[in-house]
Amino acid sequence: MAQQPLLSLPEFQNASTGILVVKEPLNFWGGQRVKPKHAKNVEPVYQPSTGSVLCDMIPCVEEEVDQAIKSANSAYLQWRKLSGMERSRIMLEAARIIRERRNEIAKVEVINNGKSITEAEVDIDIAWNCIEYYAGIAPTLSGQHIQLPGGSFAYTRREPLGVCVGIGAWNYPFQIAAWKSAPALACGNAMVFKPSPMTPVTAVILAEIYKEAGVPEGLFNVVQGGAETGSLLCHHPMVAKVSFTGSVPTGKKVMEMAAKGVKQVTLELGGKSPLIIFKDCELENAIKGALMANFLTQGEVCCNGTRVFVQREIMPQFLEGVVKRTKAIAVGNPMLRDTRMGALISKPHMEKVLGFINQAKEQGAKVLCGGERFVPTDPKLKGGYFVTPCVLDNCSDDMTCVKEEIFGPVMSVLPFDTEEEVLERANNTTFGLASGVFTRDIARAHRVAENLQAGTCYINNYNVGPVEVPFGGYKMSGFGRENGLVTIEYYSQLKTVVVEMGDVEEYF
Ligand SMILES: NC(=O)c1ccc[n+]([C@@H]2O[C@H](COP(=O)([O-])OP(=O)(O)OC[C@H]3O[C@@H](n4cnc5c(N)ncnc54)[C@H](O)[C@@H]3O)[C@@H](O)[C@H]2O)c1
Ligand SMILES: C[N+](C)(C)CCCC=O
Repeated sequence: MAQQPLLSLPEFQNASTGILVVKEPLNFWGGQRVKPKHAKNVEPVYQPSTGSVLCDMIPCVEEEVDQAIKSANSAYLQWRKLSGMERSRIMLEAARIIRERRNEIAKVEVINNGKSITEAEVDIDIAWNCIEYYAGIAPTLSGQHIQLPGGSFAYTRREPLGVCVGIGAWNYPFQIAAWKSAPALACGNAMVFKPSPMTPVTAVILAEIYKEAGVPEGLFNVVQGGAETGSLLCHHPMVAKVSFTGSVPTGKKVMEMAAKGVKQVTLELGGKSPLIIFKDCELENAIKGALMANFLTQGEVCCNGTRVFVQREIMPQFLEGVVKRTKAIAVGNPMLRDTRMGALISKPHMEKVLGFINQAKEQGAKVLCGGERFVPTDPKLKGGYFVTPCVLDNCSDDMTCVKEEIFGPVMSVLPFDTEEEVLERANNTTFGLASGVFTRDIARAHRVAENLQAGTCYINNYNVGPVEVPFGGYKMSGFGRENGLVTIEYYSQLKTVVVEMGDVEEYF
């Protein structure tokens, strides 16, 4: 019997109330949802805003990973033969379906991740934009013709890599799946995607949508699991590439595993990015920018500008404005349109974030606002993992809160005096994902952008993410890029064909 799409099932119709229990299988290969073979190492998946159980995460074992990869490989053999125009049409249809179902998918994302509905809707918009963008590029992929002596010539073919693996983090579950699959599919590859074990639900919706749009069965597959399933994927001999989003320690392991099979790797890792605010900035914009740099998705954003360097002369006005706006952030039920900050991903993560704040206090930082567990009055949300957004003053570069990625709603503010000094301090980190500068001095803005060691520098804004623009890290924040034209390089390879038009020269 044909399966109903996940979103049309009765339990999903309750999603708008924030109450959902998912019982359907969350694996997907061979063009359908697949029931787990074993029920070993089952982990509960929580709804961050209520603390209740959303579903079970049942990790795929070796045999299942193998089935998913073989399914991907057979789809790849068909998909790679299609013209760019044919691939593009199917991808455009997938983007259209996502756009049509945007509100429902966003609700499920809210329930599984805890972020506010307004943000989740933007995430889904970015996802379909990304698929649309790479659908537009698919027909343009081409090689080069190179004239050689005597009428001979060579040409290059831009070919796919084969079966690519995507491994995702929990902060942007649907968007990460789209950022990885869209360029992969545009180039003619197939993908096996493993979402984070904490956010297993929406990737399978993407798989259903690709199928509905007309991709060959097996082209985009989902396997559930954690480290063990992830390492089975990285070691599998039929896998050509691994694109990983997650922490630095896991990224290193992924790189090591991929190295054994000489597989290509993209690593999108963590950060501790600097945001530099000069005294000549437009202050209200800088304050709004600092909030954008710290409090989207409860601060669980890899590229957040969590080290906010403020030129000493404007520190009092900056702090006054930033605290006023931070205190006004509506924390609570993420399903409500007015909410601007939802719940952190899990209880242990919430405790870790609160631990960082306590440690900051012990090390001499001053909490200007927030930094506490928040319990909403709605009884349904009493078990949720809410933390009020926190601004830390009196920080210094050697404090843990300034050096380590907290991945929560915690902004550390640091004074500086000169451009030279702040650049040296801003770059004094092993990370290099993003950075930002607020100034009205155009020459200074570009000079600072040139000298910051980071994959992105925002001038007079922060955390905007158009899909046309490459995104990725310097230093230990990773390598390779997502989004933008350049990502085609990371999902394709060049074949050179050399054509002799005359006779083979006699040499032996
Ligand atoms: N640069 C980016 O684009 C970006 C985006 C989002 C998140 N992040 C980073 O991700 C981190 C938070 O995400 P997280 O807690 O899910 O990270 P994580 O490293 O714990 O897990 C990421 C993924 O790797 C999988 N995994 C864990 N061990 C593995 C192993 N041995 N082999 C293969 N896969 C394995 C996990 O199951 C998960 O799917 C933060 O550091 C954040 O900065 C980076
Ligand atoms: C906020 N952006 C710019 C969309 C980036 C999200 C990806 C990182 O966690």
